[in-house]
Amino acid sequence: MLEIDDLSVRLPRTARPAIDGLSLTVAENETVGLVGESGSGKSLTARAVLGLLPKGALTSGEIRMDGADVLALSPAELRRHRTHAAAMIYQDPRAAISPFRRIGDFLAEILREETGARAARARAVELLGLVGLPDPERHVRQHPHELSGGMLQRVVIAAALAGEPRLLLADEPTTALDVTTQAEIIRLLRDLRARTRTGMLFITHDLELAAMICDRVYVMYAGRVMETGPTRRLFAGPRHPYTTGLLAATPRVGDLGTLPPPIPGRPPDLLSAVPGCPFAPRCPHAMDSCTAAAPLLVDGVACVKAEA
Ligand SMILES: Nc1ncnc2c1ncn2[C@@H]1O[C@H](COP(=O)(O)OP(=O)(O)OP(=O)(O)O)[C@@H](O)[C@H]1O
Repeated sequence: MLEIDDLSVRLPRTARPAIDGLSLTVAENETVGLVGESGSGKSLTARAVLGLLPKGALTSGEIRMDGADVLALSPAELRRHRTHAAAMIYQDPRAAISPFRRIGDFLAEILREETGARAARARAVELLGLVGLPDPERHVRQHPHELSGGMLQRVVIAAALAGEPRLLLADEPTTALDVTTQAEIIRLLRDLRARTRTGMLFITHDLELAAMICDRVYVMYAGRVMETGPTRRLFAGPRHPYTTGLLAATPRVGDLGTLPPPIPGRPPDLLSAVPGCPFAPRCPHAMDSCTAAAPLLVDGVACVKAEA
C-alpha cells in the first residue's frame, strides 16, 4: 500500500541528507513502527508521505501510495491524499484543535466540502462514537477545554479517520498523555485496526510501545535504516549495535530506581557530513572500515559486523 523507495531528503543549508536512502513499506492492515532517537528523521518521513516537506527541501527517490507517485501530486490531489489516503494523528491534541472551535465543527470541516454540512455533522457524531467517546451528541457541541487530554486525542483520531484513509500516520500519538491514558489510546488504535483494516505507520522513540502494537519495525538513525524486521524477532535478537543499545537503554517496569544507562554520545546533527556508518562514533564494535563507507542494508541489517 505504501512504498517508500530509496528516499532522500536534504534540507536547505545542511551538510547531509536528513533522510538518506530510506526504503520502507506498509501493507494493508499492517502496523509498522519507525523507531529511533530524536532527530533521526522519523517525523520528516511522515511529512514526506503527506507531501508536507519544509520549503526548499530537495528530494530524490519515490513515495508511492497505492501506486500513485506522492511527490508528483498537485496541491488539490494532495489535499485529497491527506484525507483519504494517508491521514496524520498528531502528537499533541491541544495543539491540533483550535481552542475556539466546537468539536463538531472541527470534524465537520474536514468533510463538509465533499458531503455537505448536514451529512458532515451526522458523520462527526458517528466518528466520535467510533473512537469510543461516551456521549457523541454532547461532545460535538463542546469546546476542547471541556475534554481531557485522552478524550481530545480520540477526537484527533476521529479527525484522521474522517475520510476513511487507507493509512494512518501516528507520530508519537501518546507522548503527551499519562500512562493510563496512553494504554487506552494504544488499545483503541489496535481495535480500530481490527475493525477498519487501516494500515498504520507508528512513529515513536519508545521501543516498548512499538513492541506493543507493531507487526514490523524499522530502526532509524541519522536518516538511515539501521535494522528492520518482525517486531518479535528484532526485540528477541537485535543484530545492529544501535538496536542493541536502544533496547539496553529502555527502562522496564520492575527496574524502578535503576535506570539503564543511555547510549553514550549523541546522534550527529545535519551540519556535519558523516562518512561511513553514522553510528560508528558511538558504536562499541566500530572498526576502521566502518567510517569508510556506509554499510548497505543486507538481510534487514546495515552493519559490517552483522554481515560478516
Ligand atoms: N522544518 C525544518 N527545518 C529545518 N530542519 C528540520 C526541519 N524539520 C526537521 N528538521 C531537522 O531534520 C532532522 C530530522 O528531524 P525529525 O523531526 O524528522 O526527527 P525525529 O526522528 O522525528 O525526531 P523527534 O522525535 O525529535 O521528532 C533533525 O535534525 C531536525 O532538526
